[in-house]
Amino acid sequence: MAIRVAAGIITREDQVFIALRSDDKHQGGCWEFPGGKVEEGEDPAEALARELMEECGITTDKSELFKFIRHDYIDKSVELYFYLVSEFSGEPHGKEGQKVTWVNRSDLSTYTFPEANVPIVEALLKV
Ligand SMILES: Nc1nc2c([nH]c(=O)n2[C@@H]2O[C@H](COP(=O)(O)OP(=O)(O)OP(=O)(O)O)[C@@H](O)[C@H]2O)c(=O)[nH]1
Ligand SMILES: [Mg+2]
Repeated sequence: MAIRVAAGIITREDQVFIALRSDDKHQGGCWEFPGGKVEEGEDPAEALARELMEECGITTDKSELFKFIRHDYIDKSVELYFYLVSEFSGEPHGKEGQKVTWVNRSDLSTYTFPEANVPIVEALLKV
């Protein structure tokens, strides 16, 4: 069974906010768009808002679904709902101690993301 995940592409002007997955996590050492598993009784947009508050300390004010991607890793299958987050309150930070950074869209390809994110990064380079 695939796990459902909501992730936020937090944008401000030409920059995107990304976080480093710690080594002990699935796809550890890769950069990610902050987010996490959709819990029972939640829809992906609710999960997104909850996760962005938990992991980055922001309130999501405006988000729209950007892409849905299903990906089979060797060890698990994921269904990822990637949202563009264009308006938010608060200053995103690594609330759980994770390393974070703002990166220019055009520099996204220099960061290593999980395999499932490849089409997302490609699409963001074109926007
Ligand atoms: N958050 C996030 N997860 C991603 C991305 N790309 C991707 O393949 N994933 C995968 O989706 C799953 C998301 O899980 P997560 O570890 O963020 O979930 P979570 O925040 O609920 O964490 P927890 O299990 O530590 O409570 C992981 O298997 C992760 O490897 C991404 O861009 N962002
Ligand atoms: Mg997470």
